Amino acid sequence: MKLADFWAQTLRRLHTELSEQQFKNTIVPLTVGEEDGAWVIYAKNQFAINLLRSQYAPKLAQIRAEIAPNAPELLFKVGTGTHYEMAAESPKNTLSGSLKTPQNANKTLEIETPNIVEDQQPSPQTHEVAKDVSGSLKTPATSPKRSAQEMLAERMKNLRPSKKTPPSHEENPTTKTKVSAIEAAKAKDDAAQRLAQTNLSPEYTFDTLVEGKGNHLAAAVAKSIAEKPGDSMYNPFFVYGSTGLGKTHLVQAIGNELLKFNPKAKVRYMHSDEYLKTFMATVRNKTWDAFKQQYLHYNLLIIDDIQFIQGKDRTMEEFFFLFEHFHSRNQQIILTCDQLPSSLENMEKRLISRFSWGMTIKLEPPELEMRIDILERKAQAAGIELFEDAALFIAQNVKQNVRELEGALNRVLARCRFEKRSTIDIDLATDALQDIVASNYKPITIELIMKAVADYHHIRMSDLLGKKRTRNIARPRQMAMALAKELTNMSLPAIGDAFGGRDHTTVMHAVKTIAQLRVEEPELGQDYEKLLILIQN
Ligand SMILES: Nc1ncnc2c1ncn2[C@@H]1O[C@H](COP(=O)(O)OP(=O)(O)OP(=O)(O)O)[C@@H](O)[C@H]1O
Repeated sequence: MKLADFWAQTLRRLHTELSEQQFKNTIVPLTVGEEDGAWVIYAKNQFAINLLRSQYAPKLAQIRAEIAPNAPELLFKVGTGTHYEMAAESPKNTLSGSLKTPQNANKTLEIETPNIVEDQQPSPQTHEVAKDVSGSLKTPATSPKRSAQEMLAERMKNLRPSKKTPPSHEENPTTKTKVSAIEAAKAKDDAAQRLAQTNLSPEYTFDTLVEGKGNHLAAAVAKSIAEKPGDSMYNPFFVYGSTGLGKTHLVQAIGNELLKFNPKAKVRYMHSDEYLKTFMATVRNKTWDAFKQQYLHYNLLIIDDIQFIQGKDRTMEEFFFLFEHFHSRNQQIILTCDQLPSSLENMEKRLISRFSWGMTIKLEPPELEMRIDILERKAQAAGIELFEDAALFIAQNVKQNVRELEGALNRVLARCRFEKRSTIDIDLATDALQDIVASNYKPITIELIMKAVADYHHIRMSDLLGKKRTRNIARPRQMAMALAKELTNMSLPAIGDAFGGRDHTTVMHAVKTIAQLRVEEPELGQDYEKLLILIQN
């Protein structure tokens, strides 16, 4: 098969399998060409290449294996090759793909498309919850010794099908018509007033909380608590993790969700600073009754950053009694903290032990997919289209926490608005975040590649340079050589030199072997892709 035919068919496949936006922004700009017997897919910059490798390489490899199993190796490079354009879709759902090349603009290739079927898979979030849940349901429901995780799993099965479904009486048109405009306005005012008393931010909801590996379990527990606060299994709910990972958002979402279904619930969110200040004022003014009145009647009390009461003896003591009061009456208490209870060195021991009575969960930094998801959701909320390669670029450069990610996106959004644009592409993102990129820039050296490969395969770097030819050493060595060829500008002899003075033909052989094995052995192919991403990040 010729490269032109392969690419035309590949475009057709991708057009049916990807979203319109992905196809238009990521695939259409690609060009192809041949170099030293290999087929090369060219993209305009390194980030587009990274995107191809991380998101599309397996699909491209699959298409190649299906339609051109004997085709040469497929490489990704920055550069420009031949651009093949697809003609518009014909009315009978047929793509009359006109393959226009600069040299051969009149050559037209007819391409038929299969019927386009909407992808109706469940959302990844729903799927992941279900997976966790079924994975942990090992004990029959009647067993008295179920773990918290198992009970959570069961609870999850009974969760409302959709957060967006309002209670049926709200949907009932008869009831609705009975509510006069004045009553409705009053109810709205009351609700707004009640919300103000809770101190909750209305935008911190489960709808706006993006879920990923880092917060999946915490979100499941949080939803469960919103449905049934005070359950001893989750009382207290202690959420900890580094700054900016979404602790406040998550715990406030519980309060907002509870109020959505039970507007009369007594909910209060406060930062531990506020608790401290109120307590000090109480001591000064001796207004103990008012203090107790203020706190003790809540169904749900959320205290953020509890670490700040450490070392304050009287506050801790009073908080101990508050805690006992809540816990013994099944009133829900939720605490956030920057560390595990047992690491709180200046916290009273009896408090530390009580913090662990219910459910303690750590929030982890968001993984790449979650960061991309957060960026896309926030850009969409701002009414701006964020191209995939731009999202990947931002997500790869801002990794630590969601607050910084938001900050970076806000800078890009500000530039976008300033330039009166409605879309963010990679060039705009790169330009707006130049300083972040410069501080993250790490050149890819052959040492970096060797270290990554050695760590990945649990061998020593010296093994890669040495003479051992056992398979567990020889394969990683060949892989490191192939990666060096792909990720650096080094010549074959220079790579050979760096690997203990080997000949350039050895490197060439390694590159060819790995290219072939990537097609024949999917596991090795995946290892290679993972290493590519690891090294570039
Ligand atoms: N999973 C998420 N989905 C959407 N937005 C998130 C998520 N996690 C965090 N955010 C957003 O990131 C910002 C910081 O989150 P938040 O204030 O909840 O972090 P935190 O862990 O409480 O930080 P700190 O410990 O510094 O108080 C908020 O604007 C929040 O909405």
